[in-house]
Amino acid sequence: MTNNIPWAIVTGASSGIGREMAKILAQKGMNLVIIARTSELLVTLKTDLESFGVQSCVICSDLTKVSAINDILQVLEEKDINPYVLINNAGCGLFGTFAQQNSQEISNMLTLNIQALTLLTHAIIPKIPPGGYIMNVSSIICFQATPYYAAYAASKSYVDAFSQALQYELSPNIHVSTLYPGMTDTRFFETSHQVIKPWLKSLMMKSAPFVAKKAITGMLNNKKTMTPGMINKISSNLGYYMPNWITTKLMAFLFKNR
Ligand SMILES: NC(=O)c1ccc[n+]([C@@H]2O[C@H](COP(=O)([O-])OP(=O)(O)OC[C@H]3O[C@@H](n4cnc5c(N)ncnc54)[C@H](OP(=O)(O)O)[C@@H]3O)[C@@H](O)[C@H]2O)c1
Ligand SMILES: C[C@H](O)[C@H](N)C(=O)O
Repeated sequence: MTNNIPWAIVTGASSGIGREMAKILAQKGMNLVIIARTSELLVTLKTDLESFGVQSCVICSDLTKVSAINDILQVLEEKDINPYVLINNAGCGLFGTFAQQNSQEISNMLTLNIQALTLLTHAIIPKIPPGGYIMNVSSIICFQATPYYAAYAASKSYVDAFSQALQYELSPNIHVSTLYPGMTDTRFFETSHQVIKPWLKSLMMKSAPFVAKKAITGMLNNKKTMTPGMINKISSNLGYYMPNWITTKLMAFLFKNR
């Protein structure tokens, strides 16, 4: 840690929830390693972060590329950064009927949401000191089969299971938290090509700053799970109240574009 100020790594920091989480961590006095593909957005974020008096390190990296993890490790080595926090936030969705989706887009999504998160975590764990934190970003739709987000929701089910197991293995040295956002007002929907039903948006949509604040507060309070928003807490437990065939039909109703 440079002059004893802890460093936090946030992937997917160029926009949305990750950008807001990075800003909150900077306000709390942490240095930031911010990772994404869009350099212009990372550079403006760097300026914002450093206005809080902390250092920041921009790593422009496409996490779906094989070399990404080693490239990140090389930068950390060069700058002598041993992160105290790792937030695996980078992720994307793919909306639509699975059989009609583009196989390369499916592959990229699964590589980002599953492989990159897993391998980056594996590479960074040895660098996190006792008392450090890992947060993995899943989703409230990880808890049940979700037609029209079939592969995406399943990738978030992986994150849920992986993160919960890691929480057990790394406790009490490293605190592992899992974030389950519900619908959040970010670029996610532009990227996933989902058109949201207006009534669903007004009922469910939360802001990225709201989700980020709940996420960071929960993580630093050693919470194992964070599900921002009461409606999301209720809906993420649907599986306890109803059989799978009902929850799957319900999710299809919520997501199918009429
Ligand atoms: N928004 C929601 O409703 C919602 C709900 C539940 C869970 N989530 C999860 O929340 C996380 C953050 O998403 P968001 O809602 O904040 O959406 P977002 O605004 O689209 O942010 C996604 C971030 O990931 C980065 N990213 C995408 N592909 C990448 C790649 N190949 N390599 C490196 N970085 C990449 C993006 O930056 P670049 O494009 O610059 O690379 C961006 O910074 C995701 O894991 C998402 O699945 C979102
Ligand atoms: C798909 C759902 O609306 C939410 N954006 C999610 O990522 O889980």
